[in-house]
Amino acid sequence: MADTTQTTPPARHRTEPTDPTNPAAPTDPADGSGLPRRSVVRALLRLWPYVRPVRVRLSAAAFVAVIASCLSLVIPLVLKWLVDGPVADGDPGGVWLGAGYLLLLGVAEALLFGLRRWLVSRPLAGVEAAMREALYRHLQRLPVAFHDRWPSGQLLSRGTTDLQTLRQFLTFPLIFLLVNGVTILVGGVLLVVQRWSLGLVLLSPLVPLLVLCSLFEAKYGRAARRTQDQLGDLTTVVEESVLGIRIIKGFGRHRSQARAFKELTRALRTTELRKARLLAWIWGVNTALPELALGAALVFGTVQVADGALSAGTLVAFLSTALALRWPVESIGFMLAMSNEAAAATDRYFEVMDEPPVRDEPAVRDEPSARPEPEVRVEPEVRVEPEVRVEPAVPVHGGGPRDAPGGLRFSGVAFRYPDAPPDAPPTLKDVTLHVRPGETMALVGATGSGKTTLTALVPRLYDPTAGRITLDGRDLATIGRAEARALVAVAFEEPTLFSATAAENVLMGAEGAGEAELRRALRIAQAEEFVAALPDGSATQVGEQGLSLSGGQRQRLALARAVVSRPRFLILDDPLSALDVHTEALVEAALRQVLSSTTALVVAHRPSTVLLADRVALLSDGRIAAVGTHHELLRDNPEYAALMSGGEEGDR
Ligand SMILES: Nc1ncnc2c1ncn2[C@@H]1O[C@H](COP(=O)(O)OP(=O)(O)OP(=O)(O)O)[C@@H](O)[C@H]1O
Repeated sequence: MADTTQTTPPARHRTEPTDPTNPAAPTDPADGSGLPRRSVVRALLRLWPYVRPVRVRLSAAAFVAVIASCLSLVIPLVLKWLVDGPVADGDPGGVWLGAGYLLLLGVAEALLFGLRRWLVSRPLAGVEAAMREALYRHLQRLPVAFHDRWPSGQLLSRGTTDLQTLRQFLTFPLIFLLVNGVTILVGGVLLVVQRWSLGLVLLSPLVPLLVLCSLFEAKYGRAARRTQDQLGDLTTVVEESVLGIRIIKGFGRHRSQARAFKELTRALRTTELRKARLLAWIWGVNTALPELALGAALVFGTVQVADGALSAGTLVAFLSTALALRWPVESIGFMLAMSNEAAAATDRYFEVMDEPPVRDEPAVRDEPSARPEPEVRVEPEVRVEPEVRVEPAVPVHGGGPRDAPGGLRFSGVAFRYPDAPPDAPPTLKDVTLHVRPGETMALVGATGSGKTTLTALVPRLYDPTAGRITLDGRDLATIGRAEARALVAVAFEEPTLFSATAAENVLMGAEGAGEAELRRALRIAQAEEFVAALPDGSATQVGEQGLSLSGGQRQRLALARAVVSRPRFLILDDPLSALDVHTEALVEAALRQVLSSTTALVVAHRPSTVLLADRVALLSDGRIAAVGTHHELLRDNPEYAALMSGGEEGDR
C-alpha cells in the first residue's frame, strides 16, 4: 500500500493543513492540501498489540475466507467438465451430477463465509472495547495541560467514530485484501494455465491498475484524514452548543451558531464529496479496464473456438474464472479506501495515546540537593511591593508560630502555562506565601491575576515551573500526585457534577466514606435540606443526565465533596459565588468549624468570603503584594481597597 496522511497531533485548529511538529514531512503538492504523507502499513501495524490476543481467530477467519473464495474458482472447472463432458455427450445423469456439484460448492462457499463472520465478530468487538478502555484510561492520566490544549470533540470522535472505523477495517478489508489478493493470484494462474494467450490478454490491465490504485490511495488517504479531523471539529461545536444552549438562546446567537455549524458541515461535505469522487473514479477504472480486457478475451476466444483451436468448455471455464475475479478486482479500490480511513483513524488514536501521561510519582526525590531552587525572577524595573506582614488582629485558629514549618508554603513559585505564547510573561512570577497550620488564608487579586492558577498548583494539577511548595514541611514535588490529592481537597467556582446520584457526587471526595460523613458534609455545605427534598433524596440522579440543579445547589454539592474527607488542606476557588447572602452566611458559619482544623486557601472576590479567613494575601502582577487582615489591608493597601470597594456594605 502507498501512503496516507497525518496532520498535526493536538490542535485547537484541527483542520489546519500544516504540521508544526514535523515541518520536514513530505507533502503532495498535486493534492493541494499540503498535508504530510505517511505509510498506511506502518500506521496499521501499530494496532498489533490490540489485535494480538485475537490473532488465532483472525488468522482462522482469513484462512476460511481464502478457502471460500478459492471454492468459487473451482466452479468454472466443474463447468468446463460439464460442457465438454456430459453436455457434449448428451448425458442427462452427468448433467444432474454436475449441477449437484455446483450446488454443493455454492452452499459450502456460503457456509464458509458465514463461519468467517462468526469467527471475527465477537473478538473484534472486544478489540474495539479494549482500545476504547485504553483511550479512556489514558485520557484520565493525561495532564490538565493536555486537556487545556485539545478540543473535547476531537477526543470524543477518536473514542467513537475512529474506533468504529478500525473495527470495520479489522472485520472486513483486512481479511478481504488478503483473500482478494490470493484469489486474484490463484485465478490468474488458472487463467494462464487454461489458455496462456487469453490469460495474458485478461491480465494486461494489471500494471496500469496497480499504478492507478497507488495514486488513488495517496489522495484518498489525505481526504480520509481531513474528514475525520473535520468530524472532530463538528463534534466539538455540537458539544459546545448543547452545553452552552442557555447562552446561545439567551443572546439570540442560534442563527450565527447555526451558520458556523453550516460552514463546518459544508467543509465536511466538500471533503466527503472529494472522497466519493475519488472512490467513483477508482471503482470506474477497476471495472472498465478488466471489462475491456474481458471483452477482448471473449472475441479472441470465440475466434479460437470457431477455428477449432479451443474447446467450448475451456472458453466457458475461462470466462467463468474471469467473471469470478471481477468482484475481487473491482472491490480493491473500496478496500484501499477503508484501509486508508483505518490508517487515519489509527494515527489519530495514537496521537493521543503517545502523549506522555502524568506519572504518579514524586517529581523529585526528597533530598535537599534534588530540590529545585526557587527561581526568583524580579526584573529590576519592576518594584515589588513589600509584603505587609502584620500579625492578625483576630486570633488564628490553631495557628502555630510565625515561621512554623507546617502549613502550606509557597517559596519563589513561578508558573507559565505550557501553551502560553512564548513572548507572554509567566502567570506567576515569584509567589512567596505561608499559610500557617490551621489557618485560613483568603487569596484576593484582580481578575486574571492568577488566583485560580496558584490554587491549581496545590493539588498538583500543574507543577510550578520554578520554586517550591511545601505541605506541612514536605516538598510537594516529593509527594506523589495520589498522595497530594488525598491531602488536598478542592472546590471550584464552576461546580462540576457527574451523571450519578447526589450522594455519589459528594462521596467522590472521600474513598470509603459512609452515610455519617455524607450527612456531615451536606450539613456543612447547607445542602442537607435541598438534597432531602429531591425526589429520591441523596439517591437522586443529578448531573448531566439527571435532575437539573440551580447554580447554588451545584456549588453546595461541590463544597460538600470538598469537605467530606476532612482534608488536611482545603483549596476553595470562590466556592460561594452563586449563593444568596443568607445561605452564604450559613455555609460560612458551618465552614468555620471545618476550617479551624484545616489549612485552607480560599480565593475570594467578596468581602463576605474574605471575612471567613484569618488573613488575606493580595496577588498582583504574579507576586504576593501584601499579606494582612482584611481591615489592615483595607487601610494600608490602595489596590486591595479598590478591589474590595463596593462590597463592604452588608458584610459582617
Ligand atoms: N490553560 C491556560 N493556558 C494558558 N493561559 C491560561 C490558562 N488558564 C488561564 N490562563 C491565563 O492565566 C492568567 C490567570 O488566569 P487565572 O484563571 O488564574 O486568573 P484568576 O485570578 O483566577 O481570574 P478570575 O478572578 O477572573 O477567576 C490569565 O491571563 C489567563 O488568561
